Amino acid sequence: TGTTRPQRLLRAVQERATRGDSESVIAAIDHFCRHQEWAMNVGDEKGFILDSVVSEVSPQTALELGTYCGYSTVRIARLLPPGGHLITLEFNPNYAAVARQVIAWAGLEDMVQVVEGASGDWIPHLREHFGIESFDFVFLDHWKELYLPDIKLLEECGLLRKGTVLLADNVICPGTPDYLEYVRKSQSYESHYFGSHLEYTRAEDGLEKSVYLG
Ligand SMILES: Cc1cc(C(=O)N2CCN(C)CC2)sc1-c1cc(O)c2nc[nH]c(=O)c2c1
Ligand SMILES: [Mg+2]
Repeated sequence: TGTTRPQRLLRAVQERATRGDSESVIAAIDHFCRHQEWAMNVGDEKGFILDSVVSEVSPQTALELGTYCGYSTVRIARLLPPGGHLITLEFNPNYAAVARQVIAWAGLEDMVQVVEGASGDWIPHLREHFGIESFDFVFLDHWKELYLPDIKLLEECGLLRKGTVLLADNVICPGTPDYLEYVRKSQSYESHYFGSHLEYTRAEDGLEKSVYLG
């Protein structure tokens, strides 16, 4: 028994960050992952790229696939415009439970909905369940094998519109070769690779930004 890594990460947030201060929550998680235990958050280096894309899109409706402990959820939600809303899907109930508390500690619970379950099961029901017409922004950070099937499902469900921006983590490490090939070859996407490093390490990784052209 004992605690899990997400529970230890949450405790670090509650001990080091100021309630309602999202910047201090982000800093506390980065400190924990650099000095205590590595964890699979997008991290500060790729997080800076994520911030710039979110700020550029300024989404009213945003979707995150893969919440984990809520680090990127907080990074995205803190930059949403007034009225903006983020839905984040998480398969693992233990991760979701920790993420809800991290998001609440940052004071962003009113702009975020953490939804538990498999992305493939939920995507066809997002419109009816949450009244979503389409997404302005999608962050893919769940499981490398699901990136491609899930964007095809988003296309089929009409949840992408001309100009929707997709941003995918880990396209080099662990790597999503089938997804990369698809978005880079498809006439329906305009893709760009942002080189960076695997969170908290010197290993190569990066983010792929793909604009849906309809
Ligand atoms: C679990 C894991 C291990 C990695 C690695 O190469 N390691 C060597 C170096 N040491 C230090 C860490 C471990 S990379 C990675 C990972 C990273 C993400 O950002 C992920 N995002 C979403 N979903 C994932 O499954 C996901 C996995
Ligand atoms: Mg990742």
